Amino acid sequence: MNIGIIGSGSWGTSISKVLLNNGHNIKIWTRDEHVFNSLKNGENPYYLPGISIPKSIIPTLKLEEVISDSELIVLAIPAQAIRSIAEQIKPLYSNQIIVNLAKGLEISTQKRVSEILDEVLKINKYVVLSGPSHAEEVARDIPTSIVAASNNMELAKIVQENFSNVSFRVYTNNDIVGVELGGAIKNVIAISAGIIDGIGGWDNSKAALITRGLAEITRYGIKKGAKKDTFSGLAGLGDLIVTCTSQHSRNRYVGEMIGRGKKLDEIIENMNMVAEGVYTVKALYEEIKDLNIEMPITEKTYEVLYLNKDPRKAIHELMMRELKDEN
Ligand SMILES: NC(=O)C1=CN([C@@H]2O[C@H](COP(=O)(O)OP(=O)(O)OC[C@H]3O[C@@H](n4cnc5c(N)ncnc54)[C@H](O)[C@@H]3O)[C@@H](O)[C@H]2O)C=CC1
Ligand SMILES: O=C(CO)COP(=O)(O)O
Repeated sequence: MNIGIIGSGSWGTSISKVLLNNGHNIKIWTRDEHVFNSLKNGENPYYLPGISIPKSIIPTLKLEEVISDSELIVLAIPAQAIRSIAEQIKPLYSNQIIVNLAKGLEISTQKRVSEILDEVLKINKYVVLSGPSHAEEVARDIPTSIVAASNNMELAKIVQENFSNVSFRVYTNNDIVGVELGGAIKNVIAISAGIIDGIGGWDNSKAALITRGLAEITRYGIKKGAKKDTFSGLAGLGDLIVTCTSQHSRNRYVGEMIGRGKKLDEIIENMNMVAEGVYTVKALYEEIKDLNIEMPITEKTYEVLYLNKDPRKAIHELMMRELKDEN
């Protein structure tokens, strides 16, 4: 297939390698001239240091070049950039399959990526690819399993067949809502897991946080129309585990720095990659109050990040909530 990748950060670059190895023709768009020049030289040290990038992956600074002759378009940009990119590709878009890799909710609307694309592009060929898949490992061909979800199972199967290989195993799923929400909200829980790491690396606390985090992701998801089972799959529990525990996780890292006493602005300023949970937690905070959904870890994470709450006080408050039944 001719595949156009929009976004040449760590995940876009890494998935380009997977797709090239699978025999596809790959063009990748970047807005950054320095990344464009590096890719032409067979590397992307800004986002994937130490990994060689085949020169047959063709970089471009022109968005129209990745759209015009592509049969499939991959979106590998942050969730907050989806609406503006969708507006830009709208005049060029000719009903190709769009595969979204972003994991987040739009701050101002609380919308999922598929809802934004539906609004702007009236898209009917959408697949979201999500699951435990750190770019740094995928780029090194470390065995990874992931989920391709779509309302149209034929499309999910096309993605499964074209993206899978011996080290990249794709399952299909028909629950877009659950797969998108699992991927978006686990980033918030991973920030809180990182806070635990930064404060003391407490194993008991972190295991509880992952488990109760999954409970609140599931609660929110069901209210939004997701299927419960999706959250015990790769795009739910699987991604939550890897993001809460991995040395590669950007979200866990933000939390760890907060736990060590650093300020959010300072942490973000020194990172060149996106930590989606920092934004998704904003989208969720107001909404869960309005909808009356119980998400105490999400709430406390917001208060620590944006209302200057001491993380130890937040943990104390979580522990002192009214005692209740687990289910
Ligand atoms: N890095 C990873 O291991 C994984 C990342 N993801 C998700 O994929 C998405 C992209 O993540 P990464 O590649 O890690 O991010 P990144 O920060 O490494 O790269 C983001 C890319 O998007 C571009 N970009 C940023 N803002 C933009 C804007 N306003 N307009 C146009 N382009 C813009 C950047 O120039 C860069 O090329 C995120 O939603 C992330 O949660 C999902 C799975 C794995
Ligand atoms: O989604 C991811 C792994 O599946 C990447 O998570 P981070 O953005 O926290 O690195």
